Amino acid sequence: MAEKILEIKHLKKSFGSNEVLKDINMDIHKGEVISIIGSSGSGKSTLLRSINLLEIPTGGEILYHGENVLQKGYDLPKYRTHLGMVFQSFNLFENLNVLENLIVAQTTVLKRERAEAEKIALENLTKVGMASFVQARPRQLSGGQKQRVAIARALSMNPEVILFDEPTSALDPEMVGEVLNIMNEVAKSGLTMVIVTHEMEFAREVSDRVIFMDKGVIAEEGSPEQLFVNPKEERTREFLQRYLR
Ligand SMILES: Nc1ncnc2c1ncn2[C@@H]1O[C@H](COP(=O)(O)OP(=O)(O)OP(=O)(O)O)[C@@H](O)[C@H]1O
Repeated sequence: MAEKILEIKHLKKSFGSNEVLKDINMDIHKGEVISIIGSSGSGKSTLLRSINLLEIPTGGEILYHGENVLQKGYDLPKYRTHLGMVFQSFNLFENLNVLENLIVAQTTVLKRERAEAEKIALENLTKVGMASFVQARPRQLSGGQKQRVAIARALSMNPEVILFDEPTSALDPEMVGEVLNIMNEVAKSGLTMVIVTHEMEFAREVSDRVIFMDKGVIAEEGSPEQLFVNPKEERTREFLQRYLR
């Protein structure tokens, strides 16, 4: 098995008295593509947001290359630069054109020279088929195009892992395919990916491992074949019956 990038141990997250993550244990290995599926409200987004510390966990540990990022004095801004994030709602800067959307964090956070940042931005926009839109503002783009730009932006930071939080849920159905195709390409390039999705077919095709969350715990995990073809437990079967299209 490849080296572990992240080890999540007994992770907990509550919002007031609402315990959303109860005891999450998972490892993320280099090059792995992990899909997280589960019903609405089961805590999938909270798990992703806790992994990159957009939410601060209320308990447990997150080890990044063996070091607990929740310990006092750990360099959190640096840690976050190693984890890319693609959101359901794109989160592009509306007042910047496409090129600038890809450049700003490279020059400010990674301190890259402008020329280098521009070169990397163009390479990644080419990968997602958006190189001819450098001057466009986000509002001029379709949802699928915006999400492709958001993926290119995440790639431009050379993250070790990209976290995708329901990247196709806000898209019109005809645009889902173009985004999933790009994600498939990214997966094939060997990047480590964790994907919260309701796209079962996609999860089955691209994932090395699928995690099924239910009410704040990992109810089942395994290879797509185990989970989708030969579900071991009644609740997995029930879940898939509800969600498989
Ligand atoms: N910032 C927050 N403040 C308070 N409660 C929150 C916050 N974020 C999430 N929650 C609560 O945590 C629970 C799990 O939400 P979460 O978004 O993680 O679920 P999910 O599995 O991703 O659902 P969906 O598939 O609908 O996106 C919900 O009850 C939600 O109301």
